[in-house]
Amino acid sequence: MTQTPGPEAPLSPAEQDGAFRPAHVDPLPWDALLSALETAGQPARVHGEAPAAGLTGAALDSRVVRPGDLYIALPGARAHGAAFAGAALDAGARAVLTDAAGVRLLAEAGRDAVPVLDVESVRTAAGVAAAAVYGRGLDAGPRLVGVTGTNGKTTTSFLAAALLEALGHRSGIIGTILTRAGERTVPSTLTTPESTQLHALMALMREEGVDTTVMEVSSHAVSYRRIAGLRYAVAGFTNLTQDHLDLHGSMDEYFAAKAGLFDADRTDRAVITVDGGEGPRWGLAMARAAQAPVTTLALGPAAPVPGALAEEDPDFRADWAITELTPDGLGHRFTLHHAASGRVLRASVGLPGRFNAANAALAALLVLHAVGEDQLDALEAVLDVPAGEGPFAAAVPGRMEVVGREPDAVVDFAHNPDGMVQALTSLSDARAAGGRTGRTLIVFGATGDRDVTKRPLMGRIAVDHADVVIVTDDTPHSEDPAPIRGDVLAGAREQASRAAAEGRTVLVEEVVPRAAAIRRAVELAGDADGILVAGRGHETEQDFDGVAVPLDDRVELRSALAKRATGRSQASSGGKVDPS
Ligand SMILES: CC(=O)N[C@H]1[C@@H](OP(=O)(O)OP(=O)(O)OC[C@H]2O[C@@H](n3ccc(=O)[nH]c3=O)[C@H](O)[C@@H]2O)O[C@H](CO)[C@@H](O)[C@@H]1O[C@H](C)C(=O)N[C@@H](C)C(=O)N[C@H](CCC(=O)O)C(=O)O
Ligand SMILES: Nc1ncnc2c1ncn2[C@@H]1O[C@H](COP(=O)(O)OP(=O)(O)OP(=O)(O)O)[C@@H](O)[C@H]1O
Repeated sequence: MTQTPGPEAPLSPAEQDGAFRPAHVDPLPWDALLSALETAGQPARVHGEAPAAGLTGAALDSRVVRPGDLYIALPGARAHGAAFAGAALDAGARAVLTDAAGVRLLAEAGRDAVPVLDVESVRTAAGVAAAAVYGRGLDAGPRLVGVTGTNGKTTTSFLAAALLEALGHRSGIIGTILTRAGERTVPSTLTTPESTQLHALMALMREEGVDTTVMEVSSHAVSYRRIAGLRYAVAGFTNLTQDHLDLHGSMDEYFAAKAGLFDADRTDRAVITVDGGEGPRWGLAMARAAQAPVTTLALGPAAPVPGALAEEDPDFRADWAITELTPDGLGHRFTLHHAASGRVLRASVGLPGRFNAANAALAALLVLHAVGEDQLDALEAVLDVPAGEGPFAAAVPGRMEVVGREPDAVVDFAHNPDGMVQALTSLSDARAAGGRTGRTLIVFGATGDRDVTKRPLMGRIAVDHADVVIVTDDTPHSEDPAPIRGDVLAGAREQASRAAAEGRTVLVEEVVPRAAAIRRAVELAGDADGILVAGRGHETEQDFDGVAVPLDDRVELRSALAKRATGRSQASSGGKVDPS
């Protein structure tokens, strides 16, 4: 299995914003900015004189402003960006784009002598302005492939980029783990960066000769209009299950945010997985809601809820369907069938879990539509290979990453209810296929400052699918970690009592810090058992109220397993340490 290179050390916001910027920007004349805003339906009222020189960048955070930038002052949930306009101007911003409230704040602060543009929707205008500054006409490239859905965006993006490379394209990636422009890789802090950074990245990708970029699109990115001014050649949908209700309030609102990616003025084509997640309800609804031309994908034997599509809509016929799925090594071989032509596409995916066959099928169809449907033969030539070979053999950092065997030890990024169900069931399925019948142990926690309703649910799911449940901290952000664990434990203990009443014993423990919880799982596990450490995946730090605590689940798990192996060999050699 080829290992995708992992990200380097985290960068500061200014370093990261800087890493996204192109080497060269032709200064944008003031009038050109005004006419771009006008054309996009965001005409600006102008306060003050035009700046003496053109604009060479755009930023919506004062802390990342560079000389020559347009500072975009957004109305935020906690503050109005105009409150930081002074700092932005001191850092060299040449002009400010804001709304009427921002104009008032600038006047109150006595900073209204600078050129200020006042628009109706600052977030929409931010994307338009950044597109103009960084010189992206609609056809300027790179070609964009978007991926959205609750789970599977990162994996699908990595697989699609690997397939593009195998077909001879120069690919870019924008997503949760990293941003890659050709050979240049930068670790990410957001799944989808701000609009100013996205347009800078498009220019950087052009400089790096990237022809196609695969980009994760979070629901935050659609709601906060981070994707304003971008147009996708094709956009894909994986699934929708509970998450981010703190931002969206309800599943209907969450669905509506995701559906925004499939508007006719946003993407040329939509590829919709109709039966991912907890069944076909949201996938079918997405296929119907999409305004762009739709290609549908039915997961068939790779669907998490078998037969649910036929139950939901017996008349539905997908354009493409997974018709065969067979275990192959740790991964699967699958066959994709095209209903209209009868053509089949055979492929092999190395990542464990049926859901990774679903991600791979979506990645194949996204690439097919991006490069042209006449490329089907070329696609099949690189995908129809033995397990462990080809572009879909690529490992994705922290996604079902196998860290050890005996016990099987896997690190995964599952951090919401459906992700946990999928990760736990695929671990036991893969182990059962290999004849391993031991217990399942899980170590996990829930994130602070995010959807609180999923916490007890995750506790219940852990008990339903594991024999030993160790609850610890995920990343608490500004919250007190103990009550977060309390919420998860409440769900876990309640479900453990129910399980006990039915004669199934599940051990539930609370262990902190997270490294100790991982060591505890290794201590409790037998050789035939399986350990899943869920929630943090590729992450290398936990955030405790602004204090970054270094922790990499993969490193901790590997080291606990190595100590256990050393302890055993010492015990079997009568306590003597092998000097080699
Ligand atoms: C909770 C949330 O999503 N907040 C977003 C929101 O911030 P906000 O409204 O609270 O902003 P604020 O603090 O009131 O500040 C207002 C403005 O002043 C600016 N400011 C603030 C302070 C300062 O010193 N200087 C300055 O210029 C801020 O950059 C902002 O533009 O608007 C900001 C500008 O667009 C976003 O950067 C910010 O995303 C923060 C960074 C964030 O962490 N978002 C996460 C939750 C997120 O977007 N996650 C999704 C994926 C999630 C997933 O799938 O798991 C993602 O795409 O990464
Ligand atoms: N198609 C899928 N269906 C359900 N669960 C999945 C799927 N793909 C991945 N997962 C689970 O979700 C976790 C996150 O996967 P991945 O990072 O690919 O998704 P994501 O959408 O990018 O998540 P995030 O936006 O939170 O980074 C995986 O570690 C795995 O447990």
